[in-house]
Amino acid sequence: MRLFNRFKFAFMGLSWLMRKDTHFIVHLMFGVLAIILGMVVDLDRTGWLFIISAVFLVLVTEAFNTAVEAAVDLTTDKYHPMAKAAKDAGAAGVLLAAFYAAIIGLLVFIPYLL
Ligand SMILES: Nc1ncnc2c1ncn2[C@@H]1O[C@H](COP(=O)(O)OP(=O)(O)OP(=O)(O)O)[C@@H](O)[C@H]1O
Repeated sequence: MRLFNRFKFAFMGLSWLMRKDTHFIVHLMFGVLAIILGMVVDLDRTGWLFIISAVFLVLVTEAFNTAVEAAVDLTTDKYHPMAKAAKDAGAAGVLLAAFYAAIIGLLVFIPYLL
């Protein structure tokens, strides 16, 4: 039952992200595009491993960033340097994941597209 609840709450979180978090939806759309492109060019196994890992890494970091933002907003609605540090660090995590995904996308797809 506890295991079932953990899944239930996790899916509620996923549903919330897909309804309310525009950034998550944009990342999800880029991920779906990358997967469609992978099917079009018929990626090999290694290509799929990197592309799917990059897509999930971006989605996971965005989910945690949204969680950090929500927790910070719950703690204070006033300016606080630690609130800024927490939110900026969360945003940096997403940025790093997005850079990683862009580099992987270029390295994997360019040889197929040339
Ligand atoms: N309470 C706060 N104290 C200090 N700085 C804050 C605070 N809230 C937000 N900031 C600063 O403003 C930036 C943007 O915060 P905001 O809450 O608008 O998040 P966001 O990245 O625009 O995400 P979203 O659009 O999903 O709300 C933060 O990265 C941080 O630098």
